[in-house]
Amino acid sequence: MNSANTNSRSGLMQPGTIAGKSSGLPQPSRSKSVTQAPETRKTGTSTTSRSATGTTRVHTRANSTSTRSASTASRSGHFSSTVGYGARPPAAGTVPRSQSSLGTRKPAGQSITRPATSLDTHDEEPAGSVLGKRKGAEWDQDTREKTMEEFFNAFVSRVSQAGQESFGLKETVELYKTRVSELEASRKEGTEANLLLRVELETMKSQLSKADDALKDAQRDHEIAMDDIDQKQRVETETMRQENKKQLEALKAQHQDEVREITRRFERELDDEKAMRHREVNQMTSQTALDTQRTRIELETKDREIATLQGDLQTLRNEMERERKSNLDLRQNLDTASTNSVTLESSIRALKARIEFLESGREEQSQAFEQINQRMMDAAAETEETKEKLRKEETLRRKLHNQVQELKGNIRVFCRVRPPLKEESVTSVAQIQYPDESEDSKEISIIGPEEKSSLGAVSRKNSNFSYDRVFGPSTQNAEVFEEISQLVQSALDGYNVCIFCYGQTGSGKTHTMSSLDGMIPRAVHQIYATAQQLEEKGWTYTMEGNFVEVYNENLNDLLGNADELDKKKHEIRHDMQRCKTIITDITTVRLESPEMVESLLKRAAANRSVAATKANERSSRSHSVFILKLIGQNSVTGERSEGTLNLVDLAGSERLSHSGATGERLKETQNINRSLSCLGDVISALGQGREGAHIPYRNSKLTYLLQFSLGGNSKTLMFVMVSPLQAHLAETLTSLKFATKVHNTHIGTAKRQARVRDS
Ligand SMILES: Nc1ncnc2c1ncn2[C@@H]1O[C@H](COP(=O)(O)OP(=O)(O)OP(=O)(O)O)[C@@H](O)[C@H]1O
Repeated sequence: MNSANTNSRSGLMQPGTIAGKSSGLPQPSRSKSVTQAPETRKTGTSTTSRSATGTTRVHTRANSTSTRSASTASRSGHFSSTVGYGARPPAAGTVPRSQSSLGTRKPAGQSITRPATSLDTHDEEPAGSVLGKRKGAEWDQDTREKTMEEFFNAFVSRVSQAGQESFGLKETVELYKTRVSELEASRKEGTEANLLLRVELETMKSQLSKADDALKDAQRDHEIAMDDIDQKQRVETETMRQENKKQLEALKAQHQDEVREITRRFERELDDEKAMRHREVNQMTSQTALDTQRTRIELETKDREIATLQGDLQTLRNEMERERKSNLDLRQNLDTASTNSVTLESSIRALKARIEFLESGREEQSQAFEQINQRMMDAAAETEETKEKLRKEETLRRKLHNQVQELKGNIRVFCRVRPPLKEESVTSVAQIQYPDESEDSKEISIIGPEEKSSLGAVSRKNSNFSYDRVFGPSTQNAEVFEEISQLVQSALDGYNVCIFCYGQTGSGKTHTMSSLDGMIPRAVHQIYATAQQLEEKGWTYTMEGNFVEVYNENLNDLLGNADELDKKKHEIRHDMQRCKTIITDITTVRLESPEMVESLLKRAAANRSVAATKANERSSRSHSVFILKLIGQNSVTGERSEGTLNLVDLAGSERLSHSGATGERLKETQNINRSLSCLGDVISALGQGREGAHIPYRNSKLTYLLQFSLGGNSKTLMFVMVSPLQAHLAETLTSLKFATKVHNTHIGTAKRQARVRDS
């Protein structure tokens, strides 16, 4: 059964099996079924029409064969497809190829006769076969049986042959099967390898695609990064451009500010310069006018002056006589000394010649030498004696001078009345009289305004004052200076001297003190002239100047920077041991020549005008102090002197009630009044002369500054300046009363009694 099944599956029949079966089967039906099958396949329709029964059987067989053939075909198809896939069976020459139902090829030179199968087309069927005959014209039963017999025999032989062939084929099939299984295995391996390779390929592909993706990502990242960098750079460039632009604009603005500032400064300086020049022109104009006026007044007063001078001349003559006598004595001494000196020199020369001549005689020589030596020593002693005498004379002169000054009083008061100015009408001038004008010129009378009594009587109140000297309106600065020149000499001699100008605004203080021919320039000129004369007597002087201002109880440096006025703080310090005053941060100018004082005065005036808010206001509202330190050194005697000359131009003394001041002006006025009142208090305290008594120097900046120049061994002179105007009468009287108070003060050894007469 198995082999039958296998054959049935393969479509091939074992020879034995087929023979056995053939014996059991009726031959006609067997022949029918065998012969019918190809026909059915070829001409199915025509067979059916010949016999219905036979047709049905044939159909069954045909179907069964068809099933087998289909199965074989399916197997052969599978084989063919398996072998055909790549692993071909051994060459046709060595292994006989099995004849499949689908085989259409006939291997060339094949030795085994191929069995006829139901599926064969029988192309090589002999011409004399039954089938060939069927196509023939004659057809009978016997022939037919015979033919069938033959055919059957042939068939049997063929079947046996086919059985043999089948065996060979079976082996071949087995071989093929083994081969097929090998091929199958190798195919499986190949497939697996292929699969692996495919997997690998897929992996590689996926890796490649990943790498591709990664590359793309990297490229994208790179592009993004590049874009970012580009963006950043653009932003940075933009920021830098903006910053640069800002900086440029700032620099431009700064530059413009600077240019504006410089322009402003230049304009300011130009304005200042213009103002200064304008002031100078005005000053020069007024100076010229003054000079003209002065010349006229000078001419008018010439005769009067001559008369006064004649009197003075007489006094001077007497003094001169005394001086001449002492000078004569000194000259005689000097002449004697000079003569002696000349004689000695000629003697020395003669003796030198004689020494040479007398070289041989040793004794005479030594005697002569001794004589000469003696003479020389005598002459030197005599010269020294003369010099000593001269020095003593100078010391004596200083002592006498000081005594004279002391006798005159260590505090003196001069009164000066200025002339009416051009613009002031004659009617506005007050009545002022000078009772002793032709004698001592020490008195002044102020005739008050007309007053009506209750009874209707008209009267005038006269106020009389007496001082050390009264100068009328015609007096010039030169004449005033003559009176104070001896005080300047005291400063050179080592005393502290203080000269004040007191009076209301416009009364002539600045004119007296600081004008170009005022007391300050004159004092400096005199000091230079005297210092030069004293050089012969061994004195050398150095002069240092400060110019300060006391404004609203603040100290300002008038020789310093104008911008620092009222801003920079200066302190006053006293060296109580050496009686010296030091001002911190002050400009000290060494006066090398008398001409320098002019530039100093101009500098101070310019500084004051910068600080002024209205013309002339500053000088009226502050006290100015010109401090001249005179340090003398005598190289012969070793003497040393240190004197200070203080020239003070006080602020306007008008009373608060009269000034009607408010605000800043009120403060200024209060400060001025307070400091002037302090000055009065200090002088008054000094006048009481009590040893160790408290002197209120500290109550004001001015008195504190002048502490060592007020009182003690110092000499003080106060000018009370008077305006000639009727409108200023009340202030004039107040000033004169204050001056009287000062005049009545006794400082030092001299004591005087001033007279104040009211009528
Ligand atoms: N003796 C004089 N001879 C001629 N002119 C004078 C005399 N005294 C003063 N003057 C003139 O009077 C005017 C006022 O004088 P000055 O400025 O000296 O007064 P002052 O008291 O210093 O005023 P202030 O307190 O305002 O500084 C000036 O024009 C000045 O030239």
